[in-house]
Amino acid sequence: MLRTVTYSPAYTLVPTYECFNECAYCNFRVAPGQDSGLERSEAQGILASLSGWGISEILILSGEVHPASPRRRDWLERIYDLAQLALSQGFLPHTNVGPLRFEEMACLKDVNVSMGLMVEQVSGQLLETVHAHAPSKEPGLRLEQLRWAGELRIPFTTGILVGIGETEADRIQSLEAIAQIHQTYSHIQEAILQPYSPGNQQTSTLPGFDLTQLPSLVTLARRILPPDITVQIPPNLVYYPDLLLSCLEAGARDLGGLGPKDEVNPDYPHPSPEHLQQFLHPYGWDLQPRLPLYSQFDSWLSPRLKTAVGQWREKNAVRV
Ligand SMILES: O=c1nc2n(C[C@H](O)[C@H](O)[C@H](O)CO)c3cc(O)ccc3cc-2c(=O)[nH]1
Ligand SMILES: C[C@H]1O[C@@H](n2cnc3c(N)ncnc32)[C@H](O)[C@@H]1O
Ligand code: MET
Ligand code: SF4
Repeated sequence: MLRTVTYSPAYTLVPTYECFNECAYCNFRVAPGQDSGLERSEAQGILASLSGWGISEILILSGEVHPASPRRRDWLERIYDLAQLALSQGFLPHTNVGPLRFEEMACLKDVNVSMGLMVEQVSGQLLETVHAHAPSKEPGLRLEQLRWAGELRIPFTTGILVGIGETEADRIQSLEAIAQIHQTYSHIQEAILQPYSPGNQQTSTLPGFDLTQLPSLVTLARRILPPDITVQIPPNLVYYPDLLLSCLEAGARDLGGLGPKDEVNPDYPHPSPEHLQQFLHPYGWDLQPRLPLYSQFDSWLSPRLKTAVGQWREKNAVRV
């Protein structure tokens, strides 16, 4: 009997790489003023070229403009526009652009089938190290985002970043915080266990998460998180085949968005779904595409989003 593991056929649009935070582990950001941003026409061209390839998710991932900046409004509008554009071309947007004001989140809900924000770690200690210049990584602020998403009934993706100087106790606390918020709202569809992976740009000299610890972290997460939250691991960052299999054995059931480029970790290309399926199948795993919205949340959507999702569900039903 085959066991199922899922992934989301995805393409990432980046409204801007500029970010007022300076997370020491980041390989994505450029300094404010250094990026003119993705133009609407450019995005339109990209989206047009994607149709027909089975890509369902448009992941909108961005650097951040300070909440008090006069440029914040434009920034949000651009994000909204991109999601709207993706939706109008039949794609399903998932936005993760850092912490938002309640009204900003409510506004983006209209054009996203799900949204996301990593907790990173709840330890305040990291505000003195990797997050010393990253006000958006204040743990209280991020947990509040998870609660707001719940209040707004937004299906949500979160997770923890590991290997950034946190302790085992910090990891447990972070996972417990996610589990606790989910208890109130039941809105978290998946939790990503993201191993910090060094690239060419980060300022941190940390060595990167010791991947041999990942299977036991999956076991820990599986023990702490309620069963309706799927555990996701990124296969491009877990590049040893044995370790990937051990993570699945330990309870990971999703491999996240797979596309031509991992914008966050550009030095670690995503494996192709075909290649992964070829490797996993002999070990009793069946790799299946999924949408950026887990089906138990379909009823939370506005009529417009429900129609967009419905079209994909039908298409997938015909495929199998
Ligand atoms: O390709 C990537 N996709 C990332 N994704 C995309 C994710 O794999 C999928 O978009 C979700 O599983 C929804 O389908 C994130 C989504 C979030 O909500 C929060 C964090 C991430 C982080 C990454 C990432 O580092 N690289
Ligand atoms: C979008 C998410 O990507 C993660 N992130 C940021 N930089 C790195 C890195 N070098 N390695 C792995 N994950 C990273 C953070 O958890 C962020 O919230
Ligand atoms: C490369 S990170 C992208 C999302 C956002 N800036 C965050 O850190 O939460
Ligand atoms: S991880 Fe996100 S918040 Fe931190 S510097 Fe990079 S883009 Fe900005």
